[in-house]
Amino acid sequence: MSAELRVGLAWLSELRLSSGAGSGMCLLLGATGVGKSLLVKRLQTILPCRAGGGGGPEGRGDPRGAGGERGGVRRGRSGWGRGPAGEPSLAPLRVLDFLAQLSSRDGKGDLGDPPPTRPTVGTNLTDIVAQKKITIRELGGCMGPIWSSYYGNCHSLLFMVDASNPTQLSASCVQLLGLLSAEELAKASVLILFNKIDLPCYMTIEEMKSLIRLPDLMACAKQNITTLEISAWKGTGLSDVLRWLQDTHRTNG
Ligand SMILES: Nc1nc2c(ncn2[C@@H]2O[C@H](COP(=O)(O)OP(=O)(O)OP(=O)(O)O)[C@@H](O)[C@H]2O)c(=O)[nH]1
Ligand SMILES: [Mg+2]
Repeated sequence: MSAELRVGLAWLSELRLSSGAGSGMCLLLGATGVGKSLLVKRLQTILPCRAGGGGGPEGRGDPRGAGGERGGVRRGRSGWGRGPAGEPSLAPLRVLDFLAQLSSRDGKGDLGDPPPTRPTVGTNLTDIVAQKKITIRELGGCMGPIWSSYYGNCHSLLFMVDASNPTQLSASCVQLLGLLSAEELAKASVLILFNKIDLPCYMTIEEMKSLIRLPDLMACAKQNITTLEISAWKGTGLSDVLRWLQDTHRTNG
C-alpha cells in the first residue's frame, strides 16, 4: 500500500471518529459549580480521551457551533497515545488495573492533585474509550435555559448534584424533573451523581433522596435511574461511574 493511501485511510478513520460514527452520546448536566468539568478531567486522566476544542472545558463562543466544538487539537491518533498534557495515557489493560486499584483503595486511588477548572460557558466534548467510544458532552450550568437543544441523540445522562450545597438542592431537583419529563430523553439511562462527599458538611444519599423525594420521582419516571455518591476531587466512586458508562453503552449506545 502506498504511503499516500495509508495517510488517506488514516485520515478517513479520524473523520469517522470525529463525526461520532459508532459512538454513544452521554450528556453531563447539573447546576453550575457542582463538579462536572472536574469529573471529565478526572476521567481523562484514567482513560484515553479525545477532547473537542471550541467550547472546551473553559470553552467560549457559539455553544451550538459544531465546527468549533470539534475544531480542537487531536490528542493522539489511536486514543491510546499521549494524554492532555503530553503525559503517556494508559493502555487498555492498564485501565483495568487502574480500576481495580481505585476499587481496592475504597475508590481513593492516587489521581494526583485535582486540576483547576473554570465555569463552562458553552459545551465541553470529550471522547472516552471504555470498551466502546463514548462521547461525553458537558453543558455548563449557566446554559440551563438551552440544555434542551442538546437532548437529541442522547443515550445516557449523567446528572450531577452538589451534596455539600443544601441551598442548591431544590433548584437541582427542578432541573432533574425537567429532564425526566423530556420526551427526547425518555429512553436515556440516567445516573444521578451526588458529588463532593469529601467535604465534611455533605448530605448523605439518604437525606438527599428523601429531600427531593427521589423514590416518587423514580416511580413515575420512564427512565432507568441509578444513583451514586462520588468525589471527583478524591476519585471516590469514579470506577463505578466508568462501569455504569460501560454497561449502559454496551447495550444502549
Ligand atoms: N471538595 C470538592 N470540590 C470539588 C469536587 N468536584 C468539583 N469540585 C470543585 O468545585 C468547583 C467547581 O467545579 P467545576 O467542575 O468547574 O463545576 P462545573 O459543574 O463544571 O460548573 P459549570 O461549568 O459552571 O457548570 C471547582 O473548584 C472544583 O475543584 C469534589 O468532589 N469535592
Ligand atoms: Mg464545567
